[in-house]
Amino acid sequence: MTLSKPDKNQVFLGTFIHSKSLGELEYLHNTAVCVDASGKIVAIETNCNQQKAVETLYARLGWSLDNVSVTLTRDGRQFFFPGFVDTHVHAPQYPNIGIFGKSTLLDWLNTYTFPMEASLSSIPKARRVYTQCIRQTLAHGTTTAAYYATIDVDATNLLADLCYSMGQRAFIGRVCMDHLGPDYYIDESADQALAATRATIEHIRRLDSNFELVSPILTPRFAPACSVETMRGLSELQKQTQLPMQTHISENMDEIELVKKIFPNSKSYADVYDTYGILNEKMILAHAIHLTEEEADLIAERNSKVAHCPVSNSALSSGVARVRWLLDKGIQVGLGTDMSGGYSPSILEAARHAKLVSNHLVMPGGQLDNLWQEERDKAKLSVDEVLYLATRGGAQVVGLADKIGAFEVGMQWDAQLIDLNAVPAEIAEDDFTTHGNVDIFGWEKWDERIAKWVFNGDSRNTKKVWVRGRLVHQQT
Ligand SMILES: Nc1nc2[nH]cnc2c(=O)[nH]1
Ligand SMILES: [Zn+2]
Repeated sequence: MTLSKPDKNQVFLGTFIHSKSLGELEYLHNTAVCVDASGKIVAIETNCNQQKAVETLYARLGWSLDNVSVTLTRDGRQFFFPGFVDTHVHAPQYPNIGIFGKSTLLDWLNTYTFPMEASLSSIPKARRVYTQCIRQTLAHGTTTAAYYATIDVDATNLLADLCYSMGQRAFIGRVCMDHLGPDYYIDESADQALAATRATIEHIRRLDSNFELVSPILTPRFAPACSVETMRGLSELQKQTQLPMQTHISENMDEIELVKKIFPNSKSYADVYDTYGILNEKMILAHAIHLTEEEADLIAERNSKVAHCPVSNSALSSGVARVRWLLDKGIQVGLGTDMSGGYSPSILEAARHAKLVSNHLVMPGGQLDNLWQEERDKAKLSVDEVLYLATRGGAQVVGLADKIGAFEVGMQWDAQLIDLNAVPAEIAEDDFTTHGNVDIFGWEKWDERIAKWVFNGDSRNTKKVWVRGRLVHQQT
């Protein structure tokens, strides 16, 4: 597939749906969104059609007809939606998705994960795996991903190169782990882990000097795998570079016990990160399932963010994160696939799962089943809310809330065109042509169409995907 360069101004016309706030999607019909050649949204006009766009908008923007490309939605079945943000994903684990048996975190890491990650020091293998991971996540509408790579610098740099050339907005983390790992997959020392991290930062600086599309992200794997010197060193490096950081927290009970054993003087798991200077507003914490009240308050105070990974949390039997509780504390939350703890490259799958596991919390036998009815209802997430987490919430988590996650003037055109299957009024018996699982009969209200998409949609519904105005995926 040849990808079109955003060398033209573009107009997108029709139906746009995005999050206005946590609990409310906004539906904009008969709307024009104008995107300049740099990929920035420069005008949004409601009550507009193609003719009106040409007559008024082009004149206002100083655009001429021959230098604008136009994309329209088809009535009732198509809409533009902001690109998804995957706030937590391990690219080298992509070949393992779906392979986890009955394992839980610590044995899963040793059995499946570390061997696969170590094997990606082979550059041809890394190229194959990373290319397919990026293709699949783009095809599922993920326009921004916060990636963990591996300890290998060359393969990590390759992931950055591929995201850049394939057009996915990405944060690339060279993984630091100098403690407790297997002999075949461990950093020799804190100094070596930090030097390797700096090498990747320099590589990405050469690739994309202002980190506009691809940015490094500091990546201590998790407390059990990092020496105190590594965490302190990354804290210093962050002060120098202002880069974001990502790690795991409180995912699994055995992991939490391990952290207690390694750091007997720390008050809690969150306190370990706080003590070594890495719990701050640039930190993305994945999972955050079994946090105590004090830990959640500390995370809120430090303004650290949470990547909620419900598919992974179910697959590895880790537990159910209390998203409403985190949000009520003012913590910003996004969604992560956490491949291959999670079995799916789809943030839509993560959104649907986020909704379902929030129900599990309050079912009989669930963690919060002793609450009053009103509070039980409140703990459940709505369709609008999980779509917020998938877009605007994710944008907040990766520090790009002013750039992506919605359709607003000044933001980037990071978007997907969604197409649902319109069932014809007259169905011929011998003619079963369909694309995807979402059948629209025509009588559904728009919020019902969206609910049907969330629960039955998949990549077949993702017709086109753009990042910074550039077409980075289209169905053939
Ligand atoms: N889900 C998950 N948790 C982790 N904790 C430390 N490393 C990992 C990982 O690769 N995946
Ligand atoms: Zn993870």
